[in-house]
Amino acid sequence: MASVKVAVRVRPFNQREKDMGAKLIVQMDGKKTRLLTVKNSKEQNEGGREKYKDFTFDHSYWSYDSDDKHYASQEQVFSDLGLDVIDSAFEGYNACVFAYGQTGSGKTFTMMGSSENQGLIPRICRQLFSRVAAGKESGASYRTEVSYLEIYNERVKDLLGGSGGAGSGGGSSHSLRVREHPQHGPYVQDLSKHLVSDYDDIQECMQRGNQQRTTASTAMNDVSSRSHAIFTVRFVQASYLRHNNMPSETASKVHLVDLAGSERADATGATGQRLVEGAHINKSLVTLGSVISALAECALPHDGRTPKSGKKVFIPYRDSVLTWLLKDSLGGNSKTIMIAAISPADCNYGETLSTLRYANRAKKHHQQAHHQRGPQRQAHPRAARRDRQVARADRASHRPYRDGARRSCHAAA
Ligand SMILES: Nc1ncnc2c1ncn2[C@@H]1O[C@H](COP(=O)(O)OP(=O)(O)OP(=O)(O)O)[C@@H](O)[C@H]1O
Repeated sequence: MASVKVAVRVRPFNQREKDMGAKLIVQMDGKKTRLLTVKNSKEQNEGGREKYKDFTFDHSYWSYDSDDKHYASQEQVFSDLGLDVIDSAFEGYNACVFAYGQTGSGKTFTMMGSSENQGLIPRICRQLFSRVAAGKESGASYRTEVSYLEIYNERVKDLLGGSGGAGSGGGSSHSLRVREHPQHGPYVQDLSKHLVSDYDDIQECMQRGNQQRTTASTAMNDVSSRSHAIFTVRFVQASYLRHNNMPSETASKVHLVDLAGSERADATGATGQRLVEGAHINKSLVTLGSVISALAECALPHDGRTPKSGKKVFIPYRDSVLTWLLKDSLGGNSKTIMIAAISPADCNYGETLSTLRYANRAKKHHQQAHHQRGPQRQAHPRAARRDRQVARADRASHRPYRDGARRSCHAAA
């Protein structure tokens, strides 16, 4: 992977957390996020004396209190992360932005936001079209298409397929097939693509798609997204090269992903259908983590297969529909941005720690990718062992059916 940025964002207390008198256990200072260890947590039970855990990311966004002078607004998140995505698209690179975190931690708020407080997706789209307008004035021409799909229980639904857009054929069920094109890689057969010419067009697609998403009320969130949603913007720009007046065309693809919550069954009080959903959600999130971690082992990111040691690294893209469809923007020259959304409350300590560890793994990938361009470095065997331990802990913390003894907001409420 050529470039990965990892950010973490903490939201305000929700009503449930306030009602139960939750304590604030997250602190941020610059790029650093500190998680205070909670009494009765595994670390304390095992006799560890650690009072906190520190993590450093590209950005640590403090959105706990809107009156605080350090409050990170939607605008700030966009200017740090969204503008990068637009630059990449105009340079012809693919990009992928995804929000990861437990249910109710603020993923949808960060990615989509509300009509008064728009998130990254609408802001990126708006900015894209203002750059297009400027480019048109200097003679370039553009073609922008969007598609919007949802992955629910490993099945794909076209969120824009219902009301007859161009090429619409998906209908409203989760029945689309994922196939592989010999040159262009994985794609969804019969997914509708919609030509958009301005921000209003794209907004209409977003709104229509959002209404089709599968949500449910869980103990952690009244309107919980139970699926992964991928909003894809395909962007082609055509212009004439200045020095020889030859026509040139660049194509890029931006995937904007709102992941389903990384919840565990014990934390959300899930049974029946919710439990099945949870198992699928967890499997694909674990696979996403494994893909990112496997990419980290590759010494040559441009082919994504040859590690430093010379032995082939298997990247398990195919293990979930999510990673399979994001393949073209999780490796190669693409730009990937991960936003880890966390709760500020002590009752969510376990989930928050697991989210921060997950984000930390992606960050290691990022650091390695940069090292690869510079002088060769040998990984210290102890560091490699520690990485494997963290990866194991990470996988364990995402098992859906654990009989967790940890206190959760739900259990305590
Ligand atoms: N940074 C923030 N500032 C203010 N409110 C926020 C923030 N982040 C989240 N919230 C609020 O918290 C609630 C839950 O957020 P959201 O729906 O984005 O969670 P989610 O992680 O997408 O959950 P799920 O995975 O269940 O869909 C919402 O009411 C949202 O408005």
